Amino acid sequence: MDIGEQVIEVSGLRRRYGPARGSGGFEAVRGVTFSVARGEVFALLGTNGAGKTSTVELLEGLAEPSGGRVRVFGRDPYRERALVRPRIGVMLQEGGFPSDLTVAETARMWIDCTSRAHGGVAETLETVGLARRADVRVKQLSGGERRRLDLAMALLGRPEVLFLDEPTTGLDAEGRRETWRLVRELRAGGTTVLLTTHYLEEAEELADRLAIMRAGRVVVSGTPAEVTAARPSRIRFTLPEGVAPARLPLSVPAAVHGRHVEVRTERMQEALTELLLWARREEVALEGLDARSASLEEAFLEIAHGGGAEEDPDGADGTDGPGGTARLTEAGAR
Ligand SMILES: Nc1ncnc2c1ncn2[C@@H]1O[C@H](COP(=O)(O)OP(=O)(O)OP(=O)(O)O)[C@@H](O)[C@H]1O
Repeated sequence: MDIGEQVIEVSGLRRRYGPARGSGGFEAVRGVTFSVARGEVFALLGTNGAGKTSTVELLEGLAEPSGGRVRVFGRDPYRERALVRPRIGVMLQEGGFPSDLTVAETARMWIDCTSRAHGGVAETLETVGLARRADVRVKQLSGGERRRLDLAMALLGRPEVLFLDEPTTGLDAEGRRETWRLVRELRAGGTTVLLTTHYLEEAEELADRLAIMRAGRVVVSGTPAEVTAARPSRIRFTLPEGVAPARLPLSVPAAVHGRHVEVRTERMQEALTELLLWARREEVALEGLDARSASLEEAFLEIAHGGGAEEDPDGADGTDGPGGTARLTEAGAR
C-alpha cells in the first residue's frame, strides 16, 4: 500500500443539470477541488442543496462532470468504470431495494451480483445488526434499518474506498453510534471513507478532514480542529451587582446585556488572562464564567450561511496541497 497515496483527487469539478447554455440549466457543482489520502475519513458538509450529493455522484462514476477533473485510484470513474467500480462501495442516499423482498433475499441477490463479495447472508447482516430481521420484508423495515441494510450492501465487496451519503439519517442515537463504530473499524483496517452528513457531531467524531460546501463550492476545508481554530472563541460571565461593565479591562470588544457579558475573541488565552488578573486584583467574582473554543457547529453555521469565502471564478477553492497534508484554506481569508 502506498502510504499517503491520494486515492481521490478532484480539481475544478463542475456539474450542470439541464441545458449547457441559456435558460433552464443549473450548475450544482461550481469548481470543487480536494483530495483524499488512502485510509482517511473525509466528510463533505453543507446545507441542503449545497451540492454534496451531486459531487459524490461524480466520484462514484454515476455521471460525467461538465467540467474539471476527478480521479479515483488515478482513474476516471465514469469512463473507466469497469476498473474503478469493483474497488469502491457505494451507499446512496436512497437504497432503492425491491420492497417486497425480505432482508435475507435482498442480501442474497446483492451477494450474487457483487463480483468480490465476502461472507454469506448471515455474516453480512450480522455486521450491521440486522440478523434478527432476516425474514422481514424491506418495506417493513424502519428508516434506520433500511440505512443499515444499505450500508451492509455497500460493504460486500470489501471496498478500498467507501462512499457514504448521509449514512446515519433516520438512525436513532444507538444506531448512529453503532455506524460510527463500524466506520472507525473500517478506517482502522485501511478503508478510505468519503461521507456526506448533516450531523456535525458525526463529522467531529469521524472525520480526519472535512470540507464545507456552499452553493456548489468548497468554502473551507481542513481538519475539524483547523476549521474551528479559525473561528473566535467565546467567554461569558455575569458581573456582580454594583460592578459597572465599563470597568472591565478587556482590550477586545464585549457585548453587554445588563450584567451579562459576552466576549468573542481569537486570542482566548490572552483575553482570559487579562480578565482573571483584573478580577483577582479588584476582588470581583465572575459568576458563571464560561470560556470555550468555537464548536464545529458554530463554524458550520457561520460558513454555510454566508461567512467565509467569496466566489472563486477559477474554481480553485478548498484546495489541499500535494501530498495530502491538511491545511485550512478559506478563500475569504486569503
Ligand atoms: N437531477 C437534477 N436536476 C436539476 N437540479 C438538480 C438535480 N439534482 C440536484 N439538483 C439541484 O442541485 C443542487 C444540489 O443538490 P444536491 O442534492 O447535490 O445537494 P446536497 O448538498 O446533497 O443536498 P442535501 O443535503 O439536501 O442532500 C440543488 O439545488 C438541487 O436542487
